[in-house]
Amino acid sequence: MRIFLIGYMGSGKSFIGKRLAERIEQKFIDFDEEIEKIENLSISEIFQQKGEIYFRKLERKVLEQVLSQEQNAVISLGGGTPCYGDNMELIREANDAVSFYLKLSVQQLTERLFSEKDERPVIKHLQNKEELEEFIRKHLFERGFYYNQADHVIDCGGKDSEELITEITNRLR
Ligand SMILES: Nc1ncnc2c1ncn2[C@@H]1O[C@H](COP(=O)(O)OP(=O)(O)OP(=O)(O)O)[C@@H](O)[C@H]1O
Ligand SMILES: O=C(O)C1=C[C@@H](O)[C@@H](O)[C@H](O)C1
Ligand SMILES: [Mg+2]
Repeated sequence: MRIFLIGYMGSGKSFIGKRLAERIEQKFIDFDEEIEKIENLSISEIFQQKGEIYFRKLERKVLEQVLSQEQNAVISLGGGTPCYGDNMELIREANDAVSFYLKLSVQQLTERLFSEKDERPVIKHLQNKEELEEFIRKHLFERGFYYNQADHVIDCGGKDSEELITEITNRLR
């Protein structure tokens, strides 16, 4: 089975995905890491040197590759992956696949991302916590349309990785 983790930046896709994959003894694929390997550049450098459109095309290519080549894996998508082109349709229609939206509130995401925003090109220009929160509020409103198409919505607020892995594995049964 292909298990897709989707959600906003900072929702824990990479952090939970890696631990979930270890727990259920499946391969782990992180989209951002795959893209960094292909380009031999960090995500920030790709945005800076090649632009966001180039990055989104690469993301789509990785999605097509993963869907055609990986039958069993935990797959952490990029925060924007489901929100471009018909990516979310591909994910929803994939055979033997299940998707989980790792959901956090605007406030929870703001707290988490404030200390980590410089590694994330989409939010690194925001000056302070208030601006970050305002940006996330609008952005999440737009992206929620896609994220909410996941098969399962997991409320991640205040839960550690153990609790979240238990919740996800219970839903897989
Ligand atoms: N359940 C949790 N409890 C506490 N902290 C968490 C939890 N899940 C993730 N974190 C922390 O939140 C931060 C963001 O997590 P992570 O990098 O996995 O997000 P992401 O969804 O992969 O974001 P991006 O889309 O930008 O790659 C990390 O510092 C991580 O350690
Ligand atoms: O939400 C987004 O648009 C992004 C999220 C990250 O996972 C990276 O894919 C990149 O920083 C863009
Ligand atoms: Mg990540």
